[in-house]
Amino acid sequence: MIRIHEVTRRFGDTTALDAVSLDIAEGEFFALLGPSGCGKTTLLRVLAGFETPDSGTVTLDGRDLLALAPHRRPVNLMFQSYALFPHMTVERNIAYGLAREGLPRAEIRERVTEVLDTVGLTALARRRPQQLSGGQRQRVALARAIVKRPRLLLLDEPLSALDKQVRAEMQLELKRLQHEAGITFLVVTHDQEEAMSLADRIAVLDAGRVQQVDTPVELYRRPRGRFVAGFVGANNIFAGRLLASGGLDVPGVGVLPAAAGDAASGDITGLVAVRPENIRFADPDGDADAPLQGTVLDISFFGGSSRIAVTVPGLDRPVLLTAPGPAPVAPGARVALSWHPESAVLIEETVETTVETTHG
Ligand SMILES: Nc1ncnc2c1ncn2[C@@H]1O[C@H](COP(=O)(O)OP(=O)(O)OP(=O)(O)O)[C@@H](O)[C@H]1O
Repeated sequence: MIRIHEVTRRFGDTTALDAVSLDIAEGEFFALLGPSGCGKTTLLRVLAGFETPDSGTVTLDGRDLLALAPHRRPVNLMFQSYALFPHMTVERNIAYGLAREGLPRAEIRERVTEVLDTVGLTALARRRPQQLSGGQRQRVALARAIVKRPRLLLLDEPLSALDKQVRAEMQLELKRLQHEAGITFLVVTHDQEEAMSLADRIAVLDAGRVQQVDTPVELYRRPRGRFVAGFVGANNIFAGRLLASGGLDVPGVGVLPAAAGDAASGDITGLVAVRPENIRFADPDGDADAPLQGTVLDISFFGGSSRIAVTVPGLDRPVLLTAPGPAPVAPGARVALSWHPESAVLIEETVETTVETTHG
């Protein structure tokens, strides 16, 4: 439905968007995920019409979207701050955009009533924004955006103003609303858990470039490149040589478990990632066979699970692993670690530079 092709936007020396291309399908819940300053808001502003790209095209159903004035685009942007009118009731806040379009009063009333019901605000229709909780204000902002029936709804960090519990509720709510309203949603967030829980597909952005576009599960299972592997969930990244016979040879550490995979036809130099939940403690009596041995540095207890950081000689970062429930070890303990070879995922191949020494 929406096709973004090679969109570039520069501000002085900063390239906010660097040849960004994305296709978003009708009815999709799509997330743009990336750290602060990666260009997410700039892309939303381009789609809404508040920003003009230096180059590139955007089409909606094959028609040039960039040629349309902002108010003529079938696109609505819901701001981070919600931007509600403080002196108007909930009802009038929602009706405002429709009244401006000059719709007949009876139709406005009907659509507002319907949308109040959808977002569960019927009982609060006569209140003003300051008489509402953060979550309720968020619903008003959503109602106001949905009531105009845009083809595409852009949401900029929609849940960032809410506390953790309300956020979890609103995530469910957003998914339900998107489904019911049948509108394509494009949500911007820097929170990878939020993107994973909401979206059908996620585009990961870094420094104005699209790093990967995938479903949440694929993004987690098969991240491409160091950035995505480290940004989407925690990961342990090892640099070494993936051997054709299986195993990852890490200089100064030894050979770690890894399946030969693509390396079967010859060694590959690159980066390999292992998720913390896939690492286990090896049998302490069989220590000699465990590929990694180290000392427990720190333990964080989250209730359902614990994260354990282990210092390993030869690695510049501690290895992270998660264990269900409280950690079975204490800081300072000597431990041995292992994992199934299939848990080691090649995320990046690096071109080898061989230094030749001549003996003369
Ligand atoms: N009007 C502007 N003038 C100059 N630089 C800008 C302007 N708008 C954005 N930038 C720069 O472009 C880059 C991308 O900004 P953008 O707001 O799109 O990032 P973001 O991913 O939305 O970040 P955040 O999550 O912090 O909102 C940043 O380096 C920002 O400083």
